[in-house]
Amino acid sequence: MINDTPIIELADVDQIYAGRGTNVEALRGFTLDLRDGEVLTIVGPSGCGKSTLLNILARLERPSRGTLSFRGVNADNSDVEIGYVTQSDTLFPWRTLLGNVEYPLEIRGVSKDVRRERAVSLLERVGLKGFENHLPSELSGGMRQRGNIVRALVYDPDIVLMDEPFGALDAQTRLVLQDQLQRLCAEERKTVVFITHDLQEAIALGDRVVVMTARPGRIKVVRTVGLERPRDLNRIHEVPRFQELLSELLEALREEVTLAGHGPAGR
Ligand SMILES: Nc1ncnc2c1ncn2[C@@H]1O[C@H](COP(=O)(O)OP(=O)(O)OP(=O)(O)O)[C@@H](O)[C@H]1O
Repeated sequence: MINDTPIIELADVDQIYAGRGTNVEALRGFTLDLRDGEVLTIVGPSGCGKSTLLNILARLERPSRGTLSFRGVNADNSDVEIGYVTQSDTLFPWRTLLGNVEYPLEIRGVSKDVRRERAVSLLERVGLKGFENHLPSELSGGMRQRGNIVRALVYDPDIVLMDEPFGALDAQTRLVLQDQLQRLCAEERKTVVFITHDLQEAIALGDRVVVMTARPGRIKVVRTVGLERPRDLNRIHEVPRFQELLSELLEALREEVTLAGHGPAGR
């Protein structure tokens, strides 16, 4: 029997932060379902509540109102495992790359042989074979970010949250990592929520793309990309569906960026 229960269900979520004198309304009435294995990408103006949304999904914050469920179970009682990758470098500087990637398995009590095999295999799949014993300081930014990604996948989480993971990388490195990520997530059938400032990246990687409004963040537009994954990221810009979505969503994003008072979106 096919299980139709969404893996993630956000229903009418508000997030309000109490400030000095005034409250900050970060999210308003945010409702969203994700299916198992789906890659959802999210773009929106700066400060519209994207990281807030991920923090709620990661259960680092509780929403002020509304509910979050995983596979039909309230998030408070759910045992889903969640991996979280941020833009900043979070590898432990005193551990080797392999030691970093093994760490989540180590704290879960996985035996040394099993964790080593899994970590080595993942590192190899993102082109880091031969760098296992390097310290983070001996690796490039792109290598470190690959390390962060495989560390988030090593314990086989049900859901992977990514907050602008490639934001700090140069265009060429970014393309390589986007490709490795899409292959890895397809092979491991991961459900992914991926935040980016780059609309082209959002369309290239997502099954669905959400454009958020200026704060308080709501869903302005959600579109199904409708292209098979994994995709040829070198050529996706030539695909008519990509171009069509890009022009529609760019317009939607520009409106919100202008409302947020940050000038027109560049791309
Ligand atoms: N812990 C907090 N306490 C008070 N205000 C907060 C807190 N976290 C976020 N905010 C505010 O909520 C709003 C949304 O912030 P958030 O970081 O989620 O936006 P964002 O879309 O991720 O921004 P960016 O794209 O610039 O990273 C902002 O106005 C921010 O100042």
